[in-house]
Amino acid sequence: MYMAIIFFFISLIIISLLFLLTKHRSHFSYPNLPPGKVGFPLIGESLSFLSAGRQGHPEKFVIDRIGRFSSCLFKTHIFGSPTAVVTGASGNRFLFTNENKLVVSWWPDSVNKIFPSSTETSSKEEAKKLRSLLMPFLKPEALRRYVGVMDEIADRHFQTEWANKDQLIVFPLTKEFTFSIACRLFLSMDDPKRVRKLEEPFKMVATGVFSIPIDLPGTRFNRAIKASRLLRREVSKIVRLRKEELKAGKSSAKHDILTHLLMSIGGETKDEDVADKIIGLLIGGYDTASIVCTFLVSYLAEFPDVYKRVLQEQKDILKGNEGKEGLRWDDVEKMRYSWNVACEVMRLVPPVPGAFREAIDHFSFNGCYIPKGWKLYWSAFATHKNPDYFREPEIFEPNRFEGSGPKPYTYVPFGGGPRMCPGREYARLQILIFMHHLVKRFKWEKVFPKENKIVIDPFPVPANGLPINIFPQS
Ligand code: HEM
Repeated sequence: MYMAIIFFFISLIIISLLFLLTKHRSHFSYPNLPPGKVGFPLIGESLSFLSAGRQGHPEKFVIDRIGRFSSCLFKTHIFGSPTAVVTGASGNRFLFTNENKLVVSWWPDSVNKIFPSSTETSSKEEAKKLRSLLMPFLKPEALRRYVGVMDEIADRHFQTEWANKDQLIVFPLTKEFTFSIACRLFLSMDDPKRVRKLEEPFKMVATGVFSIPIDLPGTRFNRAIKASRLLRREVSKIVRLRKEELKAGKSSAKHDILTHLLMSIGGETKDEDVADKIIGLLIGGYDTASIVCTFLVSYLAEFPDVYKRVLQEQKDILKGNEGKEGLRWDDVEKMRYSWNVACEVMRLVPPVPGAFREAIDHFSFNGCYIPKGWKLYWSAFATHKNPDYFREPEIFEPNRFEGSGPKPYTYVPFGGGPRMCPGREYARLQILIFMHHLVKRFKWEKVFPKENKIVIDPFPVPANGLPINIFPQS
């Protein structure tokens, strides 16, 4: 009897494995696919992909394979899907210009489970709708209005969190900075206690996004799902309150982005749907800009000459501003060298290392066949480290951005085409305002000068959060 049960289970396991193997092979049974390896069923090459990121070199996964297969396009199997990785300017151009024609945006299932709303923004109509609703808030006329608020928050932030300290860890602080600005501009939320309370679930969501999707108590993935539910509840409460204020005539369109959204989409939209849109925005801008601010602190510590030039530019702006309170839009427009420095930081450490698309039809690219349903991945890291586009790509050199700057599709920190980041100008503004306050007040050095380890988790962050010794500017 026991033998029969054991035999039954062994047969079941063998049949399941054979089924998985056949299914895995069937993904790759088409003629003329790109070169590449596909790994084991289910796992594919996901572990190599993730481990290259965890070791701080996500481009290694891509660059090693480009070398091995002598092709700028290769096949692999990651996050449970057959995937073609495209690289270089021609690959980026192909994906960005064929959005909604041959490909659409795609996220791994883990992301969609944590954020059911992200499936909405993946659809063509939802993404278009969100973009058109956001544009009035993110266009230059609106951004001009934010300079004063961002300047005021930066002033307060550096005063309370950085001044009078000898040593601090940069990354948590830059996150607090960008999150405070977003809470104020998107939700009119100013009370630091409430902001911190809302930030906690955001942290959990961010760390669970690309974790192994095992939904068991205690896993990162499970914590992220719970945190996203909590977020939805909290933001929905704020939405409800704002709807009531609007009904009572207590809010105007200029109040914040939430009010603007409510006035644009009408009061009938469910609170949860509005909350999802706001959360999508907060997520988009949460880690990204703070990563740039963090690595700016790191590179400015390593390159004193660059720091001096940035400081000089900011001092000149202050000189021209005598007698006036705070920064203005025109001042930010003058921060050309500072922005070149930020661009070089985003070249070496693109906050979004790359992103996925899904083929909505079968097509040929670079002489290879891409079947319908396959995923495609473009890599900012690999493009930015390509010596054909950037001479000595490992060297930090902000002057690369002088004049007309890099060639089209070779510099893609904000992506490209119809899904290009709608928050890029907003991000530019807060990064430059951060730099202004930082250099005008402080000098600093890294606690571990040789420690440059980056971990992709799921965004690139300094392994130890970047501890620094800090001194007031003389
Ligand atoms: C330095 C800062 C930032 C970087 C490097 C960045 C990068 C990116 C990239 C690469 C994409 C496109 C992903 C793809 O092709 O699938 C994207 C999309 C997006 N970003 Fe950003 N982002 C930044 C800041 C922001 C901010 C501050 C916001 C919000 C105010 C924001 C909101 C969004 C949204 C909503 C999308 C999705 C657009 C769509 O799907 O059509 N981002 N971002």
